[in-house]
Amino acid sequence: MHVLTAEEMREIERTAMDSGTASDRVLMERAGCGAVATILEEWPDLAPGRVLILCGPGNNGGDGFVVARLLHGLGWTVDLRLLGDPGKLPPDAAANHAAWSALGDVTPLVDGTDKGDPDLIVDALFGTGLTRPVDLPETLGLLRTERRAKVVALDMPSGWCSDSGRRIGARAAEAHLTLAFHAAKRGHVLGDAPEACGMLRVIDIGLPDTGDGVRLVGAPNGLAKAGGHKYAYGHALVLGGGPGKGGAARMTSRAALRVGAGLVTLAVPPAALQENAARLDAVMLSSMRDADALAEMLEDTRLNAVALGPGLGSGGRTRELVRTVLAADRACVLDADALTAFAQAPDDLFGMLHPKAVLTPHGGEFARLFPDLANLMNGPVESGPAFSRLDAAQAAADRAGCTVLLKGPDTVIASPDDVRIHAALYDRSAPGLATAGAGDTLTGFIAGLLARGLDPVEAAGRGAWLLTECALRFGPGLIAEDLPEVLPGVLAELAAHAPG
Ligand SMILES: NC(=O)C1=CN([C@@H]2O[C@H](COP(=O)(O)OP(=O)(O)OC[C@H]3O[C@@H](n4cnc5c(N)ncnc54)[C@H](O)[C@@H]3O)[C@@H](O)[C@H]2O)[C@@H](O)CC1
Ligand SMILES: Nc1ncnc2c1ncn2[C@@H]1O[C@H](COP(=O)(O)OP(=O)(O)O)[C@@H](O)[C@H]1O
Ligand SMILES: [K+]
Repeated sequence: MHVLTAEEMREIERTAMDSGTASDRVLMERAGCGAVATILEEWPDLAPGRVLILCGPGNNGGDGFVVARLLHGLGWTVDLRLLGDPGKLPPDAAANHAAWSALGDVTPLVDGTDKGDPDLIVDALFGTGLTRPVDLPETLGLLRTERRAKVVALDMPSGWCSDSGRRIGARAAEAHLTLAFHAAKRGHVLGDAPEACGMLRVIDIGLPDTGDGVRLVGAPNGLAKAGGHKYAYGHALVLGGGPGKGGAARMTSRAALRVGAGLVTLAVPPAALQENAARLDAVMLSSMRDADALAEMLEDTRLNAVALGPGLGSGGRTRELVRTVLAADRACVLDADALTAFAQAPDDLFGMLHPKAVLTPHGGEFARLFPDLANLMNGPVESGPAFSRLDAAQAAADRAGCTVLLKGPDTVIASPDDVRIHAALYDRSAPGLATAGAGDTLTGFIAGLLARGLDPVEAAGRGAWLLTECALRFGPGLIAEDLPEVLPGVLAELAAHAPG
C-alpha cells in the first residue's frame, strides 16, 4: 500500500480526466456514495436520525453536499452549515450545492443556532486543499469528546495538513472515523493527525492504482531459514558497555539471534566479561579492550554486521569504536549512545558514514544530530504543505549518506534514494512499545537482518514491522525482554501465510 501527497492525488485525478476515464463530478458523487455506504457499514445500528454536515469552500465541501443529499434520501434530518460564500464554490461543489439546495437549507457555519442534538456529524470543511491557517470554530476540536454523535471526517479531519499530518492553525477537528478517497494520504500516517483521524477507511472512487506515492511497510516474507550452514545466515557483532551497563546490548544481541543471524557475538570491555558470562548462552561473548582490539576482530570478514550504541556510553571511547566500525566498511546499526556521542560534532560522523550504515534515532537523538531539521519538523506551521517527519528523515539520509530510521508510531525509513513509512497506527497501534529497551531490541532485529544479507532499507523496515508485531502479539504488560521471545510465533505465522 502507498500513501499520497495532495499533489500526487491531483495528478492522478488530472490523468484520469485527460484520458476520459472519469470526470470531477463523477468522482465527487462516488466519494459521497462511498462515504455514506462506509458510515452505515461501520455503524450498522445507526438508524436515520439527525445529521450535522459542515461544508467548506472547496471540493471537500462538495463531497459534503453529496452526503447531505444521500442521507436525506435515506430519511435523515440534515442540518447543513457552510463556511464561506456559496457564490465562490468551485464548479462541481457549486453544482452539488444547488442539488442540495432544492432539498434543504444551507445555514452559514457562523450561525450558532442549535437545531437539535445530532446523531452523526460529518466534517467536510477542508480536505487535501488546506494550505493556510483557517479560523475554525472553537467547538470543532471538541466534537469527538463533547458530543454524543459519531464524527466522520471526509478525506481528512479539517485543520490538518494532509501531506505532513501536522496542524495548520490553532484548531483542528477530531473524528471517530476518517474516510480517505482513493488512497490514504501521507498525513493519515504521519505526525499528530492519525490520532485525530480515529479509524481510517479508504474509499475506492474508481481511479486506477498508479503505484505512486510512498510505500507503507507491510508484512515481510522470506524470513524462514532454508538449509545451509550457520555462516550462511551471517555473524552479527554487538558492542556492549562496561560493568553494570550491559542489559541493553544483551537485549540487542538476543534480538539479533532470534531474528535469525547464524551467530551473534557480544564484545565487551574486559571488566564486564564476568557479568555477561553469567547472563549469556547462545550469544557468544568476547573481550574487547579498545578500538584497536575491535579493528583486529573486524579483520575476520565473517563478522558481517555490527550493532553499537545501546548502553555503550556517549564519550570518546564510543566515538573511537564508531570510527573503527565505519572504517571497516561493514553493514552496521548506530543507535542510542553511538549517535549521542557525536552531538557536538555531527559532521564528523557524517564524514565517515557510508551506504551500509543504518542510524536509528528517536526524536531526541535526531535533534542532537540534525538540529535544523528537527526545528523545521517541530516548529510552528505557517502554511502547507508543512515540513513533515518524512521530509526530515529524507533530508537527514541525504546529509548522512546512509539509511536513517526515525522512530515513532509513524516510523520513517529513508535512504538517499528510497523512503518508506512503517505505521504502528490504527489496527496496528502498539502503545506498549513505549517501554525502555524496545529500541535496543529494534537495533538487534535490524542487525540480525543485516547479517542475514538484507539491504539497509529492507532490514530497517522489516525490523520495525517485526517489533510492532511482537508487541501486538504479546499484548498488555509488555517489557522489552518479551519482544524477542514472542518473535518465533510471529515468524511461524509469517511462514504459514507465505506465498507459494
Ligand atoms: N482530487 C480528487 O480526485 C477528488 C477530491 N475530492 C475532494 O476534494 C477535496 C480537495 O478539494 P479542494 O482542493 O477544493 O480543497 P479543500 O476542499 O480541501 O479545501 C480547500 C479550499 O479551501 C480554500 N482554502 C484553503 N485554505 C483556506 C483557508 N485558510 N481559509 C479559507 N479557504 C481556504 C482553497 O482555496 C480551496 O478552495 C478532497 O479532500 C476531497 O474531499 C473528492 O471529491 C473526490 C475526488
Ligand atoms: N507509542 C508507540 N507506538 C508505536 N511504537 C512505539 C511507540 N513508542 C515507542 N515505539 C517504538 O519503540 C521503539 C522505542 O525506541 P527507543 O525510544 O529508542 O527506546 P529505548 O531507548 O528505551 O530502547 C522505537 O522503535 C519506537 O518506534
Ligand atoms: K474534512
